[in-house]
Amino acid sequence: MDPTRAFMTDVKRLIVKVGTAVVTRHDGRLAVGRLGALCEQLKELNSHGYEIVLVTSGAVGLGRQRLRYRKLVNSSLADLQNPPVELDGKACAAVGQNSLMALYDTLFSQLDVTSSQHLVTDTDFRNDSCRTQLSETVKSLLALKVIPVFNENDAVSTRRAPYEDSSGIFWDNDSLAGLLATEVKADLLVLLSDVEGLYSGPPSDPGSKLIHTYIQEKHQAEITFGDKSRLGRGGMTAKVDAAVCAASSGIPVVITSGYATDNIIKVLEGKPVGTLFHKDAHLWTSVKEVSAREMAVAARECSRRLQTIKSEDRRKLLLGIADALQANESSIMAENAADVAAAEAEGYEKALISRLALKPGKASIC
Ligand SMILES: Nc1ncnc2c1ncn2[C@@H]1O[C@H](COP(=O)(O)OP(=O)(O)O)[C@@H](O)[C@H]1O
Ligand SMILES: N[C@@H](CCC(=O)OP(=O)(O)O)C(=O)O
Repeated sequence: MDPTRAFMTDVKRLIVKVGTAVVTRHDGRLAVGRLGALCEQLKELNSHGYEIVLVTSGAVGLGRQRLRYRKLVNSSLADLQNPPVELDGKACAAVGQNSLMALYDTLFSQLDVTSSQHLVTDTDFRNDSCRTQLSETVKSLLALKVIPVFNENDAVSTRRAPYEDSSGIFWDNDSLAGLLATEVKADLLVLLSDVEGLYSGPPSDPGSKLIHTYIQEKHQAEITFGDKSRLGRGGMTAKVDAAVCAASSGIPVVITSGYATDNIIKVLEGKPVGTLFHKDAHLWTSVKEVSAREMAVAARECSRRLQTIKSEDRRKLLLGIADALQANESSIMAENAADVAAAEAEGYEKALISRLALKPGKASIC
């Protein structure tokens, strides 16, 4: 288990969002194998007592593929020589949602899982009583071990284009998933796409590196974004916005690939897959990123601060943790050890404990 992901053992309620890039293949058809693996993982988690809400994209992409195909088989040669008419996204969504839910229903039924369908728009979240009703319904379904499946109701949504409407409550399924996570007080949000996680630059650039833990202060200005996938709506920028927003309200988020057959399970096991967004992330970094000089300064400052802790037991415990952190090269240390050591003793204590997933009284380190 990655020490920064030790909190995963406490996760019970999670939101999983799959993007169009996962749901559809390159030819626009349903990615049946990937959705099968997704449903199998959700089944396993469901039977182990996890409460899961699924947010799925893909209706527009699938509908577009279905309508194009129908046009092709019904067209004369003359029609085909004309430039293709752009298909209306709302019509595509209405057609595609059918196929999408039919597949989820088949897969979940085969796995003895009951699912429900929820198509929502901004309006459902604007009205307080609708909003309350929506989360109450979801909570009742979760108590019955049902997996609610959400998508935006594109066919009736009046928004012109993502990000154009500043009065929007959500803009795409990434922000919808973030919104639902706060509404139902989820413990974790997992955003699945066609890349391993957030990279320092477009994933196709050889120099781009996967970011293990997103630290706003460090990464916000550094990261560059490339194109989104063929059919995705908001692209990686939308995922990062949604993840930062959810993390700041206390819900950890992992962006990872929905192409692997077991990534959700790995995330919940605390394996270091994808990119983690966590409200305490600015306190973390790898020891390797901190120079020896900084470590020495940090260690001195750290000991000084720890002396101010009144309780002898707690002081001993924290000194033990600090020693272990310095001795163990692979441990996770503060984002900027010097800064953290200079923080208030109480804050440092919290950071150390959460980093090592040690709860007071549960520690075995000293
Ligand atoms: N810095 C970046 N890190 C990771 N992915 C990025 C980055 N910049 C652009 N992308 C692109 O974002 C895409 C995923 O976003 P999107 O197309 O919205 O997917 P989805 O349909 O799964 O929601 C990837 O295909 C990837 O190429
Ligand atoms: N509601 C749309 C998905 C919109 C969306 O957010 O797409 P994506 O960026 O691929 O998650 C659909 O079902 O096609």
